[in-house]
Amino acid sequence: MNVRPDFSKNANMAETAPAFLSVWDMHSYYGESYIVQGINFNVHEGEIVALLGRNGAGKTTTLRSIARLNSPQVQRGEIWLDHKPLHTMSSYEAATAGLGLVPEDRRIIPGLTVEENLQLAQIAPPIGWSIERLYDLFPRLGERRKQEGVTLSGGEQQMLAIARALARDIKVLLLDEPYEGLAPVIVDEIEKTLRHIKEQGMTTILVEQNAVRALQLADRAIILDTGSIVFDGTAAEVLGNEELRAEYLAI
Ligand SMILES: Nc1ncnc2c1ncn2[C@@H]1O[C@H](COP(=O)(O)OP(=O)(O)OP(=O)(O)O)[C@@H](O)[C@H]1O
Repeated sequence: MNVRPDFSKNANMAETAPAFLSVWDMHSYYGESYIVQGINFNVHEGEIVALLGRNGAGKTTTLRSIARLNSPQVQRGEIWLDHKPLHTMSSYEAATAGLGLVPEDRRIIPGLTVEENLQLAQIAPPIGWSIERLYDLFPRLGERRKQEGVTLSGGEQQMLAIARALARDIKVLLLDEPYEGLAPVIVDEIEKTLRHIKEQGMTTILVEQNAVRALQLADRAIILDTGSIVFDGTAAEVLGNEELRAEYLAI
C-alpha cells in the first residue's frame, strides 16, 4: 500500500496538517540546466495555491514536473498525491491518478468541435463532470458546442481547456497562465468559474504572471525565485507585504 511520508519537519512548509499534495526536495533539469533547485511545499485539499515569481523563476517547470511530463527531468525528489507516489509515474499514470494539467498553449485539438474535444477527454475512465454539467459551468461552450474548438476566442479556448480537464475525474487542477492574453472582463469570467470549481471541492495550483489577479483568487501563495521557494504563506500576507511584492513580483 502507498503511504505518504511525513514531511511535516520541513522548514519551508507553512502548515503541518496532512497535505493532499506534497512536493518534497524536488530537483528538475532541462538537460544540463538545473532549474528547480530542491523545493518543498504542501497543498491542502480544496485550496487554491498561486505559484508566483518573475519570468524564468521556474513556475512552469514546477507545474510540468508535478504533471510528470518528459521534459523537464525530475532527477531527485518526491511528489505525493492523496497517498500515491507521482514521482514513480509517467505523465499518463499521473493523469489517471488525478492530475489535470491545463497547459499554457491550451492544446485544443484542431478539426474537432467543442463537444468532440470534451468527448475525447472522456473516451476512457476515469470520467469526471458530465458534458451537460460543463456547459452549465461554461454556458458559452454550450452555445458553441458545434463550433470547431480552435476557432473560439482566446478566452473561450481557455474555458474549453479547463472544461476538458474537468471532464476527467481529477483531484488537482494545474493551471499554467490561464489569464495570459485575455481581456480583464474575460479574466473576471474565468476567475468566477474557478471560484465555483473550488466550491465544488477542487484543489487548484495556479501559475500566473498576473500576480494581482492570482492573489485575489488564491488562498495561499508560493513565490519562486531562481528555482527556489522564497515565500510560502497566505495570499493576504503577500498582498500586505510591500517589500515582498516589489522584490519578487514587481507589483
Ligand atoms: N525546454 C526548455 N529547455 C531549456 N531551458 C528551459 C526550457 N523551458 C524553460 N527553460 C528555462 O528554465 C527556466 C525556468 O523557466 P519556466 O518556464 O519554468 O519559468 P516561469 O517561472 O514559468 O516563467 P515564465 O513566465 O517566463 O514562463 C528559464 O530560465 C527558462 O529559460
